[in-house]
Amino acid sequence: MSASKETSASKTGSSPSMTEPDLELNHTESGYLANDSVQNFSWHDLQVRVKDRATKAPLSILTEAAGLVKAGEMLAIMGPSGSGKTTLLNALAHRVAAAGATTTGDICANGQKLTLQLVRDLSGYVEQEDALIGSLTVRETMIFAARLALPSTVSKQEAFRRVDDLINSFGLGSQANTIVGTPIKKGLSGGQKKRLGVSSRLVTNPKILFLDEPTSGLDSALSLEVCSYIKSIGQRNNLVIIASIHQPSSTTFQQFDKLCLLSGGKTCYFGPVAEAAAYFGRIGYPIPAETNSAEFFLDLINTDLDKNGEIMQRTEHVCEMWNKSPERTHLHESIQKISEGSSKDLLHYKAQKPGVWTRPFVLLHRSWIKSYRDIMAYGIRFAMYFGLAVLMGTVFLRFNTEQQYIQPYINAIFFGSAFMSFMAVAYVPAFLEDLNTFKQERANGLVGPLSFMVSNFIIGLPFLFLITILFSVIEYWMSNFRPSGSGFFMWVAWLFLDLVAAESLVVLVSSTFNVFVVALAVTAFLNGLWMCVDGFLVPMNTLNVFWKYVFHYIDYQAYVFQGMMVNEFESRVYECVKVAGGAYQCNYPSTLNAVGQIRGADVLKVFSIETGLQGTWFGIMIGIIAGYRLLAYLVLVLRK
Ligand SMILES: Nc1ncnc2c1ncn2[C@@H]1O[C@H](COP(=O)(O)OP(=O)(O)OP(=O)(O)O)[C@@H](O)[C@H]1O
Repeated sequence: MSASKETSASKTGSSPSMTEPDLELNHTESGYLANDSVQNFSWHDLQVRVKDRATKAPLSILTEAAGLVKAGEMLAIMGPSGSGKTTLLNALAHRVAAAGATTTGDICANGQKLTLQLVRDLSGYVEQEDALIGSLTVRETMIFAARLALPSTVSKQEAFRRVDDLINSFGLGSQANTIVGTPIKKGLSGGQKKRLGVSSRLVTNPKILFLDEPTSGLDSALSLEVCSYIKSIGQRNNLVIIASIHQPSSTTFQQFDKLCLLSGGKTCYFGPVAEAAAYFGRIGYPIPAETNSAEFFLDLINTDLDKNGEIMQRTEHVCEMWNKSPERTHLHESIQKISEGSSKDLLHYKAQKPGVWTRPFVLLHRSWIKSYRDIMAYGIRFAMYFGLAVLMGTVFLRFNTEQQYIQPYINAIFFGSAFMSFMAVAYVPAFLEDLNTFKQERANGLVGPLSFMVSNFIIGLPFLFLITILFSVIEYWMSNFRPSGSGFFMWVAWLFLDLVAAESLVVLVSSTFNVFVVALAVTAFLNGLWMCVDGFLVPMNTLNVFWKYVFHYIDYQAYVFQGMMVNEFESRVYECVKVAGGAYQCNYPSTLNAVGQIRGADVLKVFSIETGLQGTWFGIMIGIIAGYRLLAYLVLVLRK
């Protein structure tokens, strides 16, 4: 279906049947997607237990679940809110089913028990909120997904062919060069984003596709459209498709082959959608004429709507009837038969993957495009640092070597470096967006923490260097810091290391606390702390021992402050004020006071800053940066 068709459907709110997508229009040669490995996917005795939040006692949130989906079939996991849909979907995909949950039971493909690695190799998982990168176009999103997943044996032409093929299959041909959309620049509609999310997983060639509420946030026409595309491609390629779904319209519901109906973690029905109405009629709950069957099933067991215990009783009855039903017995027999049969061996199945170096390069390329296109990543920071440079250059304007400028010079060094570090918080949202994409790609077995961390570090360097140059060219010369090439380049080096360290801190904090407001607050707090103990507000010889020995020596801002101070003061001489009688009034004690001057090196002594240690400080800065990055990497490794 074309974009215009989608838009008009959603605008007019026309009935789903009127907007039935004409999938034949999009028929493409996606033969490479064809699944001839997984013949069926089944599970039985599946239990998920948690520690009850309130009572701390063990609690089953999924009980004795069993199911069987054959290749080419599409299963809907349905149930009222809190019934365990996501728990079941996650358990089947070998993901953490719920916080702190223990999962037991067998999950098999072709009757063979699956390992985590096998599930990752065989399946793709489309999250409810797919982490698409807003500044990439549809085609770029697909190409990067393909490059992250396809082995080098697939030629570039073939990869592009597959990408274009899937774009067309999902009716996104006319949006191929449209960006996904950022908060500043609008791109795809909600339905198009969902379709892109699904097709970017399909390009990785999964045999089993899990979808968490693929229609959430869409109206009924768009929901039908998304499900129809998925069904069409699944049927054509013999894929196993399992989706959790919330209140589908009747036509969307009819797209599914099988239904798994849950309530309170218990199964109320598992079987063909086409036979569900007859089953419920048989156990005493016939569907009234002209009723949306999906809605009827949900209302039947929705204990949230219970006023007098009636629905609870009914739900218990439905579950009981299911447990006694011949359909359930038949399901268990079928699962048993498959495990005893001689299906295709999957134990030695291994997905072909790209070479070791391909993934970091692909990530680097993708981050590069994002960095220069996405104003949120670096654009806003460029503008902010430019503004700060002009502000500082005009406030700390044209200083000279008269002694009244010594303190303002020191203030400019402190404020410039500390404020620049502080403003690195502007990177938090862009990093969290990348982290979200990483988490989903990692869960799909596409990217590891090392590739992510290395590419993130490398891609930041040229932008941070440009920011440093932009700020320094304006501020250094307007304020009239030590006017020499070497002075300028040393300043640039310190500021660059300062920004790299500040950004590394953002990476560490945001990797640890994935919530925007928390990451922002913690980074701001830490930078405030580093400012307090860097040796400017309280000179090192005055700073109390706790702050000095616990924090000062690991404070990256302290080394930047000292490095810039030495750069400015070590070789400069300042003039005292001449007073009556030919004497001088000097603000800083110095061996040159007698001749009306102050040696810059003597100013450094007031702050207990030693000279000749710049090399060591450079080394420590690099160590701090490496430490932040290494810790961030470890956080990601531990957070499997
Ligand atoms: N530690 C816990 N203690 C008590 N209940 C828990 C705990 N962890 C999960 N649950 C419950 O397990 C149930 C299953 O949650 P799940 O997210 O799978 O439901 P869902 O059907 O996907 O809901 P929704 O449609 O609202 O997303 C919920 O009722 C949830 O409150």
